[in-house]
Order: sequence, then structure tokens, then C-alpha cells
Amino acid sequence: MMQQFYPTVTHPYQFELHKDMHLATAHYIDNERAGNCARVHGHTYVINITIAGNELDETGFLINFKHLKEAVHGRFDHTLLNDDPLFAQTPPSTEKVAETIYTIVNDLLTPLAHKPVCIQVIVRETPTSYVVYQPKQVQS
Ligand SMILES: Nc1nc2c(c(=O)[nH]1)N=C([C@H](O)[C@H](O)COP(=O)(O)OP(=O)(O)OP(=O)(O)O)CN2
Ligand SMILES: [Zn+2]
Repeated sequence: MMQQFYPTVTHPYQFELHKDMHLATAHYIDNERAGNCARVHGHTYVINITIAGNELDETGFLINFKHLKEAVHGRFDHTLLNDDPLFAQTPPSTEKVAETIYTIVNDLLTPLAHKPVCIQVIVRETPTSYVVYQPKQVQS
């Protein structure tokens, strides 16, 4: 599903889970330096979320794949990203979309007693352009 490859993260955890999803979404970058991107346009974003951990919950899951899709796809699919309050103070660039998805997923995981963590989010905006976001604590 992801074009080309998955950048890998070196980590100490025993389990690593990947969730891929597509987001059909519009955006614009409200800055004259953004050129054509200052006009509203659409992308089929390709998202990869990586979760890791040493323990599973009572269902044997690190995190239910469906819960990741609901939190991200459910919020952004078929929307204008600029309308979302999460992008009220920041442009929905590929970089900020990746960081924002990380924050949403991290908020989903933080209450869980078995302590899964999000270690990477990849956002592919076009066939030729993508961003990898890693939280500081897993960067090597
Ligand atoms: N660092 C960033 N640069 C650009 C972003 C971004 O989010 N971060 N976004 C855009 C535009 O939104 C545009 O949709 C994508 O740009 P680009 O990859 O240049 O699109 P093309 O399909 O035209 O790429 P080609 O490889 O030239 O076909 C711009 N820059
Ligand atoms: Zn764009």
C-alpha cells in the first residue's frame, strides 16, 4: 500500500504494529510563499502509523486497528483540513499533518494500562512527496 518503503525505527519493544490508511482530504496553505498550494486542492493521503510495546491487552492487541482508523480517518476523511480546530493555529502542511496525527494517536494510547507507544507516523501527500515524523524519545 505504501509506495516505495517503510522507514524503520530502531526500538527496544517486542511488538511492532502498523496501520495503513488512506485519507481523501482537501487543504490549502494560507501563505503566498506556498505557490499553487495556497489554493484549495485535494490529496489522497497515504498514512502509516507505527505502534510498539511489550505488553498486550486482554484481547491480545497492542491497540485495535479499528480504533486507530476511527481516530484518524474518522476525523479527517472527506474534510477540509483547514476547518479542523487542530489546524486553526498552524498550516496543514505534510509535516504538521504527520505531527498532528501523532498527537491524536498518542492521546489515544496514553490512558492504556499496557502502555503501547506511537513511534512513527508517515504521511505521503503525493506519489513523490512524504514526511516521516518520530517523537524525540525514539529518535536515534
Ligand atoms: N515541505 C513541504 N513542501 C510542500 C508541501 C508540504 O506540505 N510540505 N506541500 C505542497 C503542496 O501542498 C503540494 O500539494 C504538494 O507538492 P508537490 O510534492 O510539489 O506536488 P507535485 O505533485 O507537483 O510534485 P512533483 O514531484 O513535482 O510532481 C508543496 N510543498
Ligand atoms: Zn497539498
